[in-house]
Amino acid sequence: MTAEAVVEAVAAAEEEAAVVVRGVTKAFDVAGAAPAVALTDIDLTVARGEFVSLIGPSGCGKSTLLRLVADLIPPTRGEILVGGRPARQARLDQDYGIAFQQAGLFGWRTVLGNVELPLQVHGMRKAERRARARELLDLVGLADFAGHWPGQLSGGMQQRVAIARALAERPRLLLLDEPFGALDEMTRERMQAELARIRRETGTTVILVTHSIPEAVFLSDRVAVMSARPGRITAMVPVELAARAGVGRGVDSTDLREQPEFFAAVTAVREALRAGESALLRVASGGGAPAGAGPAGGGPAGGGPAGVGPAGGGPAGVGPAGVGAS
Ligand SMILES: Nc1ncnc2c1ncn2[C@@H]1O[C@H](COP(=O)(O)OP(=O)(O)OP(=O)(O)O)[C@@H](O)[C@H]1O
Repeated sequence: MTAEAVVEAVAAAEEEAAVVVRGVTKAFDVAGAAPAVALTDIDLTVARGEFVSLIGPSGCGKSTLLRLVADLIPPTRGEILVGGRPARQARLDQDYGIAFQQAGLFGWRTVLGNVELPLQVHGMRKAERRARARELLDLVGLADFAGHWPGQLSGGMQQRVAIARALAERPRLLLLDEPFGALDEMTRERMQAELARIRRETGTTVILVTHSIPEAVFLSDRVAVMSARPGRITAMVPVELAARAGVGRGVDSTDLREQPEFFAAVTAVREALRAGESALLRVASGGGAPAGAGPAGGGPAGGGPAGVGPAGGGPAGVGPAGVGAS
C-alpha cells in the first residue's frame, strides 16, 4: 500500500469510526503544585459496532479517557470525535449512554421510573417512554421487576437496570466504567454474558473500563492496554473468539472461557501489561529509556502470542500504520 493510500484509508476509517481520539493529553490542575498529567498522547480509533476494553494499572487514566470521550471533562490537548462529530456535539445529541461501577439508581423511583428518567427529561410522551422502558427491562431480563424499588434488587440486578437506562435513548455508543466491579465472580460472569448478548442484539459500540483481563477478553474485539505515569496506550490486543457469536444461542459462556483461543488472548493481554510495567521499572531504575520508545512501549507489534499490535491501532483491518500510531 502506498503512503497516500494508507492516509486515505485512515481518513475514511476515521469518518466511519464511532470514536476517534487523536493526540489527546489530559493534565489536571493541582492547587500549589505542577499539573497532574493523567494521560499523554492517546490515539485510539473505535469502529462502529466494535467492543473495546481499556485495561491497565490503577491510576493509569482509564476513567479519565472514558470521561473525555463522554465530554464530561475537556482534553488539555488533542481532539475527540464521536460518530464523526466533536465529543461536545455528540453529548448534546445524546449519542452515548454511560454506566458506572455504582449503579446510581434513584431510590425514590421504581425500576421502570429509573429507566424512563432520561426519556422523561428529554420530553418523550408518557405512553411512549413507558413502552420503551418496558422493552429495555425485557432486554436486560428484568421485565418482572418494573414495579420494584432499587433497594429491593441485588447488585447485579441494579447494574442491569443502570445498563437499561444507559441504553434508553438508543445511543450509538455505550461507555461502561467498571460496571461489574462490585459483583461476586459468578454474578459477574452472568452479567458479562448478558452484556455480550445485549451488545449483539443492539449493535451498539461499547468502550468498557475494567480491571479484569478475562472480562476484557470475553467481551472485547480489541483490548487497549495502558501503562501508568502518565497514562498511555502501550498495546492493542485483538481478540478473535469465533464461538463468541454463539453465546446465548447454544454456546455456553463457560465453554467459551475454556477454549484455547480464550487462554491465548488472556496471556497476550497479561504479557502486554507486564511489558508496559517492566518498561516503567527500567525507566525508574535508570536502566534504559523506553518512555516514548515506540508505539507499543515494550509490547512489540506482532511479538505477543496473539499478535499484539501497536498502540493507537485503528479498527481491525484498517492498515499497517494504525490510526495515528506515533
Ligand atoms: N479531578 C482530578 N484532579 C486531579 N487529578 C486527577 C483528577 N481525576 C483523576 N486524576 C488523576 O489522574 C490519574 C488517572 O486517574 P483515573 O481515575 O483516570 O485512573 P484509572 O486508571 O481509572 O484508575 P482506577 O483503575 O484506580 O480506577 C490518577 O493519578 C488520578 O489521581
